[in-house]
Amino acid sequence: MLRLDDLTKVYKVGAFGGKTLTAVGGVSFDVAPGEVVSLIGESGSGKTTIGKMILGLIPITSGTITFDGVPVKPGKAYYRNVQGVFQDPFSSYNPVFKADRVFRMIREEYFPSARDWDERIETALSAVRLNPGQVLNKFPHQLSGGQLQRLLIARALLLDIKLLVADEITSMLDASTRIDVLNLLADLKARGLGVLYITHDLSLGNYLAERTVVLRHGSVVEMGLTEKVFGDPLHPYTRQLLSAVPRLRSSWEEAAPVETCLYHDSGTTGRLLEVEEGHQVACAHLATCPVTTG
Ligand SMILES: Nc1ncnc2c1ncn2[C@@H]1O[C@H](COP(=O)(O)OP(=O)(O)OP(=O)(O)O)[C@@H](O)[C@H]1O
Repeated sequence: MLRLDDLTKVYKVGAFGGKTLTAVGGVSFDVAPGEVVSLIGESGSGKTTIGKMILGLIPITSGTITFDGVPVKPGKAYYRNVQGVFQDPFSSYNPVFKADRVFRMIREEYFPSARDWDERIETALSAVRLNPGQVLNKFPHQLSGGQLQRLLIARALLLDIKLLVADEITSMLDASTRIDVLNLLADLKARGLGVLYITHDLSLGNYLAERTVVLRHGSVVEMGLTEKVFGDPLHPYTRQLLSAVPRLRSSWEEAAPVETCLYHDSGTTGRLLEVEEGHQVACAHLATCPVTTG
């Protein structure tokens, strides 16, 4: 369904844009229908930049994104299939207007003459387990973060989308609402929705995703079936991420120092090495690796 090939994003930075920063470098992975792929990595690793490129919110520097085999062209037809929901539900609403105004744009753009509009809204709201009486005709401040986030997912569902880019959508929610939204995503996945679940929280990625992509400094360091990446992490960075989770008191470096890379001297060519079926790992020393820098 969605495929990223050698996707790269270079930002212009510095006072006059004279310097460059490679936020995403040569990233390739795919998301199939009904599959949740989690994209994990620490802050600044390039996760949101990838989400924005998929959603056509920023231009790609190089590489390609295809949807159902066709290069992505942001526009009405694409957004009918692919939508995004972001971290802060409050910022997606204008506090002056009622929250259900977010549905109006979808109606004007895609269903101007729909006679069954109210029914469609009810179906979308019930899919996200919202009671119309509790959320329609309310201002954003009268709704909880979880309700606002669900409204945004319902808005995406009105289009009967195939792929949802969910960027840190639970990070501003309390623990019980977070589980509710995760279970909702699991339901939607069971109905065939593909989800790119962007998070820096490993436990959430583990909970939901069939496959996991670990990003570091804009490059994929490990990816594969979630049970393999979490159960048998091979890249030192993945191990560092995983071992840091339960040890809140230890510093990041203490958690698990980056060690010698098993693949550094392997002599195998290619950026990611397939170590077993569905499990790929990069060299730990990407910048200097004779394998990955050719
Ligand atoms: N518009 C921009 N111009 C210049 N640099 C940017 C821009 N947007 C992001 N960056 C930089 O690109 C890198 C990746 O940022 P990005 O927001 O994609 O990371 P992230 O993994 O999503 O982080 P977080 O988890 O904190 O949201 C960072 O170094 C960031 O400072």
